[in-house]
Amino acid sequence: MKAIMVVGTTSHAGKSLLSAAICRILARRGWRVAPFKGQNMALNSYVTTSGGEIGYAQAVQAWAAGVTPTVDMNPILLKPQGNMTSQVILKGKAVGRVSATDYYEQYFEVGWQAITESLQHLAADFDLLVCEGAGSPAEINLKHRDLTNMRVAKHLNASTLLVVDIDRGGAFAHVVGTLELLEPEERALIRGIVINKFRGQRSLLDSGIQWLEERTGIPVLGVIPWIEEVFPAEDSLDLLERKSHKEQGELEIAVIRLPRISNFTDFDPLEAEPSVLLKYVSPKQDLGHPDAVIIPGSKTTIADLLILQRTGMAEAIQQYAAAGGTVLGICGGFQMLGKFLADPEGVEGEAGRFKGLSLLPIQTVITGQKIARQRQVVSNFPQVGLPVAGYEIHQGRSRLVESPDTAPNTYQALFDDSSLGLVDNYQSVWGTYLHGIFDNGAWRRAWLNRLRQQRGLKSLPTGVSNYRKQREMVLNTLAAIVEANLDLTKILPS
Ligand SMILES: NC(=O)CC[C@H](N)C(=O)O
Repeated sequence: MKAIMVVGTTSHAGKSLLSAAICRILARRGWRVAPFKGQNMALNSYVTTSGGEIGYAQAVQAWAAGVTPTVDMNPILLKPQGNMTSQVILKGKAVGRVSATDYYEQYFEVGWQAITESLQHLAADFDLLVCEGAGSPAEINLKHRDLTNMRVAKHLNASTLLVVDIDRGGAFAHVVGTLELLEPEERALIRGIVINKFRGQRSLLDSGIQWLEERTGIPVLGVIPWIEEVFPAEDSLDLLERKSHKEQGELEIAVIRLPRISNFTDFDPLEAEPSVLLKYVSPKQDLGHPDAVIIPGSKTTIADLLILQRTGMAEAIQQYAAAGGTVLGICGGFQMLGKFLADPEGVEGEAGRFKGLSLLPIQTVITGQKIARQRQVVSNFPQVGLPVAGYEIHQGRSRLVESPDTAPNTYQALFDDSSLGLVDNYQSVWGTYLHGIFDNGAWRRAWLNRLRQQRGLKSLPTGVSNYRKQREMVLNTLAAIVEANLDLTKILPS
């Protein structure tokens, strides 16, 4: 099958965004194109219509290609769980937890089989694949176990682009060094170099480009200017570097930056709200006085909860809630808001039963069985009757704790399916299992308007579309910038 491959000289060279842009450009030109990443490591994931879990970046790339995300687009997803272990998601299903050292032994063969099978499936439905590599293709110590980069490129005989991030410096050395370390047959697949994240004066780069082309014999097919972060960082490391572009907003919303924060793509629609200043607050930082506090999802809920307790952040959140502050939890965060959390089999880490923040009357048991599915529900809060779509990804099962304070008048189900979330009767503390909840435009605005009311601010219009539409605009802008600065003709298969 015809394929283009995008590899980077380093992580964060911009492979995901470039692949998304290429998907959109080629889809517009009439190609039946799909994204592919053999193996991804990320805590931001998405659930396909068939209930399979894949990296969120591949879902975004599929949307860019104008197609529905499927598990074949990312057959292996590794979700880091701490202590050098990861949960392995194979063809959309969680199949176990493995240490970095055992991964090769246990999963290399199965992994490659899954990759080749997925490629076969994709070949039946698409004309062209835009494949993304992972990290660098030249990690000498890891190459023999690399399932994602040049092994896939060779398998597909893919025209390969080598992307380098010039913003961090050392771009020439990165390109020359990477090419030097590839095997001759791998190097032969590299058909173009892309200089990414360029913010200097273009004329000053020309002599460097000329040198690079002469030295490597490979053309520089594009210089992509610095694009303000339009999409979520792939992993939580990026969050450390992430700065808000806004100085202030009418509403300030604090997201607790848990060490194993997962699915923080949930908050992109809030970040895209012009009137909202979204801040990621580490457990060691001061909570401040935001209009709402969000505890996000976590891959290791209990371990992250214990960190909130150890740092004093748990108490700060409890005090904030006691003073009437709005607190909400999504998935792992929802579980933390409950009275107890137990992981009897040590699925996520140390086995045991622990006290939660006791802000909602639930208790959670983490089980070996993962629920991953898309959902369509109808809201009871903050407004009755709004359709809400989202997806669940969790191993915990939560239920109400029987006690006097769980009398029906002290809480309310958030949606028509009561297992998906609760809100307390002051309507200030709520939690849900639904990821992607803020994508729902009308629902999001209804909730923001509650916060605005509390601050005496005028309501925002609620007749807004789903965040998907906004994402489409972002993808179009991205594709337009890349198209204007990248010559694809040299790598497009005929
Ligand atoms: N996505 C999440 O936040 C998952 C929460 C928790 N780790 C669970 O599996 O139940």
